Amino acid sequence: MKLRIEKAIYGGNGLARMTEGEQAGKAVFVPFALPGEVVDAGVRASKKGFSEAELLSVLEPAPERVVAPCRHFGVCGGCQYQHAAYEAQLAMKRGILRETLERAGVRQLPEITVHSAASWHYRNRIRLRCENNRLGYNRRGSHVFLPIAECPIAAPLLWQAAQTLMELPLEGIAEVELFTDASESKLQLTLLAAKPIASQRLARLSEALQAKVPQLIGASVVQADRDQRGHRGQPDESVEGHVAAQWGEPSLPYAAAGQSYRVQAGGFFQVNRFLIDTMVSLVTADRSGQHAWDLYAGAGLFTAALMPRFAQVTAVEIGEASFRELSSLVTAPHRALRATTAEFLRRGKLQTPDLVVVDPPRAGLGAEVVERLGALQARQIVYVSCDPATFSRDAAGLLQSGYTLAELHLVDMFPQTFHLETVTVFER
Ligand SMILES: C[S@@+](CC[C@H](N)C(=O)[O-])C[C@H]1O[C@@H](n2cnc3c(N)ncnc32)[C@H](O)[C@@H]1O
Repeated sequence: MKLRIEKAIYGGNGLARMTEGEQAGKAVFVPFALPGEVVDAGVRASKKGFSEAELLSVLEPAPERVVAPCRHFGVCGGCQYQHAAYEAQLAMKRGILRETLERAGVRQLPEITVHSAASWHYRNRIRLRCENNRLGYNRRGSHVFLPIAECPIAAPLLWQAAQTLMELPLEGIAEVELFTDASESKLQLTLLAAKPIASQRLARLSEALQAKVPQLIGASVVQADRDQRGHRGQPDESVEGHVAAQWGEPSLPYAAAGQSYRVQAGGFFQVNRFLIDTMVSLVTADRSGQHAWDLYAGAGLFTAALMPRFAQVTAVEIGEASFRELSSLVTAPHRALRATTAEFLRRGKLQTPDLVVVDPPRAGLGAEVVERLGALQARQIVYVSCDPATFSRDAAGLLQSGYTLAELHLVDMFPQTFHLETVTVFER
């Protein structure tokens, strides 16, 4: 079927409409197709309001089309945009953000400011599956294992370590996570195993890896406390669970935005090593005052930058590994609380802060938190989001409660993928 692609939509597809037959006008989602292109596509699944197609060939390519550099592109579930020049990727994301906000009823948007950096080798963390001593990702749209031979969005040290690991015995290991600092001077290894791994075996494996990759400073075996696989493949996932065995350093020192952080195995840290400083400076800007809240604080990336600027910072985080790091970083009169944001906001006698920073996971804030923040009337809310749909829903709620949207930044934390990160300033 011949289709003309109208626009890019969230998730990596191009949207076209059927032109002939009973279904004329029906939306068709085509992967790896760019706005303006004419393509030959075959319908793979027909749903009530739309069809999903596979790209068969590009009949009229867009000028922005490029040859994808990675040999796994199109088969691997990780990247969706390698076929588009980087400027075109940014333009698609900007359009998708604007449209998602407008659909949620958020209009009169300020200019969307785009922040980007190097679009390859940017990831400081990769999580790989392990099967038959091979490491890989999921095949696109499935949980089927895809062994890989390269990953050009990962920091080179991570891939070097992955290759070395494959030369070592990996039986019983289900997943491997590799995490490095911005300058690739240190490396942390986390193993997720189906069955417990003895400390001696972890030590042998770590020492063999360290012999070839001397940047390795620590390794852990993490056993999930509950099934955390619902978000597998999402770029900001963290491995929550308990550390069952440990070798070397328990956490990785990470210098960012003029601060020094320690990130434990399983703790969350922003993934794009080239844009973390930008992100922190968008959140802090020239803000200062008496009291700031950092909700969904993680290991304290924003908390550390806010502490010198506010008389008191209250940081709230629920994850165990992240909270451990957060509480070691927070010194009096600032405070770190282990609670969900909703639990914290339900507490009575909360004094309205000057600034609220929120950086929730993909699910966004949700109705209760939006309502409580709306009632709070803080002067500014800075909302860091990794999901335009839940962000747009929450933004509509905040605007209804009397906030205005003062700044809208698109920070391209995940080049070559459809993922879209924003930093938005709401004001009273
Ligand atoms: C996207 S990360 C942001 C972390 C931090 N702001 C940063 O930039 O490094 C979201 C964090 O929220 C935590 N979290 C998830 N649900 C939460 C909740 N309901 N209340 C508080 N924290 C939550 C997660 O453990 C994770 O550390």
